[in-house]
Amino acid sequence: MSRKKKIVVKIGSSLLANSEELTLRYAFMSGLISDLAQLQKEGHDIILTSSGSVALGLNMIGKRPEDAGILDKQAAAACGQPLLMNAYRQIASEHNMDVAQMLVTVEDMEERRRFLNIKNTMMRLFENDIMPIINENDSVATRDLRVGDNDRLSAKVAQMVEADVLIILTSVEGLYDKDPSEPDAQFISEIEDVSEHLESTTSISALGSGGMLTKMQAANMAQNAGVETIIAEGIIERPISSVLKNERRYTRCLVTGETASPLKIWLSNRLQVAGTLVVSNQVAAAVVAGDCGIRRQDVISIQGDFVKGDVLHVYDESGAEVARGLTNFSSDETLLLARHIDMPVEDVIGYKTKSSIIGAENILVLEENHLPIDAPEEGQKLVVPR
Ligand SMILES: Nc1ncnc2c1ncn2[C@@H]1O[C@H](COP(=O)(O)OP(=O)(O)O)[C@@H](O)[C@H]1O
Ligand SMILES: N[C@@H](CCC(=O)OP(=O)(O)O)C(=O)O
Repeated sequence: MSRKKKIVVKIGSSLLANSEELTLRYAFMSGLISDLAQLQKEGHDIILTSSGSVALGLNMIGKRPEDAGILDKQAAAACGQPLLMNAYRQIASEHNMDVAQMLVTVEDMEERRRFLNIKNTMMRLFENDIMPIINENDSVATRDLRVGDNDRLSAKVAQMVEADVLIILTSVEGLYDKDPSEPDAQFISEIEDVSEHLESTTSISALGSGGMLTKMQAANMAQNAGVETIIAEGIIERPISSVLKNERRYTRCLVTGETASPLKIWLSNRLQVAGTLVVSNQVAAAVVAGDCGIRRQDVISIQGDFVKGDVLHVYDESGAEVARGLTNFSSDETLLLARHIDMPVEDVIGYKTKSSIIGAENILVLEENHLPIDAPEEGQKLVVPR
């Protein structure tokens, strides 16, 4: 490998923990770290997104994976995370490698300033040759506000650091056209449009949380961000360098088309909705055609209690999501502005500022390859109350 690469590696619970005893698979971890340490010595920046805290913590709270509820899992994560990091730190030190822990929530990744702060921290760790090990902060994340699986978290991380490749290691060799337990399942070695494969995946392993579906969603997010994703089996010697040197089979999700700007990529890969705007079908068509912003007279209704800088999802009247963008106003201000379109902005909200709700420079038009989010049904506030 000649060029220095930024490589994001994701390790699933089924690789790190033994499914019966729920104990650490030390030999796997040791082989992985030895491989990563060598790649780091060759000059590559590596980020590890590691699952395993819940699986490794369950024994302490006396639960089996199949009986554990959400609170049990949150408590287990609090117990298992230090075990996981302790093992990583100890093994990494045997390879003269430094590691650091970063626990994040979906809110951290989807609030622009926190996102940039995490990115800056990671860049500083790279400058010091320290490998960040990332996991979702399961003990604090609420049911509604969690990524829920580290596949999509790793895609967000790959997008954040503008990685060259995202490698998801798991318990199977890659994607099959159907559940690999079925005898006629065919292996798929290369995927151009990931969104075509979202349906082929159902079952998950005993400890996994999203199965192949969340891996495909992650690959879709990475693909939109211009990052190639590789899904490969983990229990193998030199699990990462054997992929990079093309020594075995795996599924490669190619990057196709042009890559958008980092802001637009960040807008495309979202899991939560801060607020929504509904616009007429005519306005929606204009937004799709021309990358124009949303003016206050365009707004038919709003949902959610959002603040300036939040991401709004824009729907047409039939409920199809057409665009996403950063709002210049809070929900209260947006409603007031839309209800008083004949008054100057500063007379309505008390200070002078831009007049568009979402500026054209801060809007992303959704294309077919972007995964849409279903419009929330509750709490719609109409601009012209009925
Ligand atoms: N179409 C498919 N191709 C490959 N694996 C699949 C497919 N459908 C379901 N699976 C299952 O997904 C599992 C991997 O996902 P998961 O258990 O969540 O792993 P991890 O813990 O690594 O995230 C495999 O055990 C496999 O049986
Ligand atoms: N944050 C959780 C991981 C959840 C998860 O994505 O698990 P997996 O599907 O095994 O990668 C944990 O550390 O246990």
